[in-house]
Amino acid sequence: MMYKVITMKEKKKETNKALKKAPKKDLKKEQKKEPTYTLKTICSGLDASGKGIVKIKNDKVLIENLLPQEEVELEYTIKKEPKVISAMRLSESADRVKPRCRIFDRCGGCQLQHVNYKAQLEWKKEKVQSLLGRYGQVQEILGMEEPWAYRNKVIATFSLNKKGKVIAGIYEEDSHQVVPYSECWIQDAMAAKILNTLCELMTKFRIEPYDEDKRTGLVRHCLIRIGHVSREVLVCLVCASPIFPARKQLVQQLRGRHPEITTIVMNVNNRSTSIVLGQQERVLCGTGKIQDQLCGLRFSITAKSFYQINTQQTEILYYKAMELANLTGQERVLDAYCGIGTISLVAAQKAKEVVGVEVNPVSIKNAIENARVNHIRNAWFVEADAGLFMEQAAREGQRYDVVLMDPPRSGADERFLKSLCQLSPDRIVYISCNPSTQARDLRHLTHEGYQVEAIVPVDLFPMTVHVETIVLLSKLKSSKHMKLD
Ligand SMILES: C[S@@+](CC[C@H](N)C(=O)[O-])C[C@H]1O[C@@H](n2cnc3c(N)ncnc32)[C@H](O)[C@@H]1O
Repeated sequence: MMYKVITMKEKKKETNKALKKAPKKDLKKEQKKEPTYTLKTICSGLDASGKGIVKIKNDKVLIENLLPQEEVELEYTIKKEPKVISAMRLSESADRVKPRCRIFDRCGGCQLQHVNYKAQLEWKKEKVQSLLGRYGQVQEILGMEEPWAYRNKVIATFSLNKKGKVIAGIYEEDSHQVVPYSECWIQDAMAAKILNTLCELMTKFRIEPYDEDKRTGLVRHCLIRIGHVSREVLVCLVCASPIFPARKQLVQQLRGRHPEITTIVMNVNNRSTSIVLGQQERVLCGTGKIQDQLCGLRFSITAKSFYQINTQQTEILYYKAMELANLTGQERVLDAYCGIGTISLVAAQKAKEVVGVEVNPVSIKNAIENARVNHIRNAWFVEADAGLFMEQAAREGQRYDVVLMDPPRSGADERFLKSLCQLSPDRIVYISCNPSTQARDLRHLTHEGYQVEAIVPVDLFPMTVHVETIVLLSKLKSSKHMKLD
């Protein structure tokens, strides 16, 4: 159960509001139902989602916006388990800062914006230490000097305000209520400017936002990608129908107001789903893709392709991964879950040959083009499920000296891990955005003849609870899995 903490001043305000809203009879009824208790207690830490942990008797209770060492007064009822009615913060942690964002409380995107950045980094390092520490000492986390405005990809949703004007924002947690914003501190500032213009134009041309509950309207989302170095911009309008009245005028005026927009794409998604993009796509202007530079290479990016959202930190992540991979120019390297081939092409400059494997056909197409544009001739890309690919490679007795792997949050599957151990590369560089599934996969690899040599967290997502981790594993010399070649 999760509750929100408030200060004494806020409590008075909220109580007054509640009293105004609820008929007094109901409040009394509610109070009669259950005896309430109060407890002053200290927050012992943050859970994985950034909420403060307190204990009522032996039950763990999560309180939003409460930090470790802060004292809180809880009012609660208890039947089978404690139910907190109110939580009032009595003291303030030295790590607490005033969030820059005005909608921090409602948005939910930046779970740690009320924590100073140094403490955020320490917390993330400890999180990695608690999950992966049994395999070795966790190195210093690589953070950002200026941890703001880093997101190169933005997804907004639309709604109408009381005056009938289109607003852009994000869904409030667990609801279809759009929380509007006109600025976002972690996004590239250009995105909010484009969204503001888009809202104006949608209002002007009477283009209706899609209503998820009523299933009416047209525009569901807008996805914006901005080249961190190139400053090229891709705008993707996700619509519930392919019929888009006033499309031409909208595109023309949006581009007129934002000449930095390189391409505009319309994506059709008429399914009842939380997945943003549908299958069907139509380029309304430009080429449907933008270019950006990463680690000195050029990459083509489309609406659908995977591209790390923090370009600056991705360079730090990739360079660290390369340092750990220790390539000499002689190695045959496999880049599993390669996306648009970013790590593969960086590695190709230091290896004899690189094979990239990826399940998304659009990303594979991008990866092949990226190799061509960068004149890299020792990288090949295969569209396949990484587990199936590995199984076949193991069956055929293929040899890879180094395997780089960067799976989605769910981690690698058993088929992949089993075949990886059969392939028996000298080194594995495992990059992950989810240390929990990484810990699970490391258990498998360390049981099957690998040892962890280094664990390096990288902060790709400042202000949020997320952390990226690189783990280097090497094959144990005495391993029964060692290949005799
Ligand atoms: C975390 S991203 C990493 C991409 C890339 N390494 C990068 O840094 O940009 C994970 C990638 O794995 C791909 N993927 C997911 N499941 C897969 C599977 N079963 N087999 C192959 N690729 C998969 C996704 O499409 C995505 O591009």
